[in-house]
Amino acid sequence: MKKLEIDNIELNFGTKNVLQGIYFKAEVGKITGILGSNGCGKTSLLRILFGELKPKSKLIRIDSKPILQPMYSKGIVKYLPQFHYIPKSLTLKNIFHFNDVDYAAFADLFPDFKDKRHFKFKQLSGGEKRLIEVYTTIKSPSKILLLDEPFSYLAPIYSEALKEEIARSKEDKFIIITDHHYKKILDVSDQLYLIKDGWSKLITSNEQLVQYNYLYSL
Ligand SMILES: Nc1ncnc2c1ncn2[C@@H]1O[C@H](COP(=O)(O)OP(=O)(O)OP(=O)(O)O)[C@@H](O)[C@H]1O
Repeated sequence: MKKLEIDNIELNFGTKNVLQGIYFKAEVGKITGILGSNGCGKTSLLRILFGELKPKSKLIRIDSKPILQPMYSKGIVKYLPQFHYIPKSLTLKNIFHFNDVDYAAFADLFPDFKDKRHFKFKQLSGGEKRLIEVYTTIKSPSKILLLDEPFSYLAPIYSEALKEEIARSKEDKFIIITDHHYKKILDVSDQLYLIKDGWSKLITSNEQLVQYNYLYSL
């Protein structure tokens, strides 16, 4: 698998057209960033890719071959939603085990967690929960990672470390990432799209983000 494309999307909620002119391409070894204002449809786009949201029309292709089954049913994709999704009573040890991720390597990188292996997920703070969710997603063996706001709730030291880990994980994966911490998205992305008025625009210079009214200034 080298190339993932999505286009021909038409998504409406009632009479509201959310997405209509989307095309984007993600490639193995590259991080694809998606920016856009609140409510423009970034989460919807990730959910369509994952397969849990069904738009009126869509075309998803991997290496030019249409994907007709929801991608989650193929076991090749991992989706990090905006909200906490890990069952509250699971211990960190089990969360890492179920995701096939090494806890010791995690605790080396984040020493605050050295003695928390037996903690339950519900015993963590909001930011600590997010750290666990993001880390186990990006280190999972899945080939396609869809990351919705991985940097929310995180103190700078954690989000910077995660940004590095995301960049390190891209080698053999498709990574599609969206976040309102746009500077981190600019830093980590190899290619960037902006969603505006239901359309996607390939961004080739940061000035375009001002021209398209995503930013007031650089
Ligand atoms: N289940 C739903 N029913 C009705 N409208 C919805 C539903 N889900 C999303 N929407 C609407 O679709 C639009 C796109 O929502 P979406 O969550 O994809 O935006 P977003 O770009 O991820 O926003 P944010 O950055 O604020 O998280 C919004 O106007 C939202 O109100």
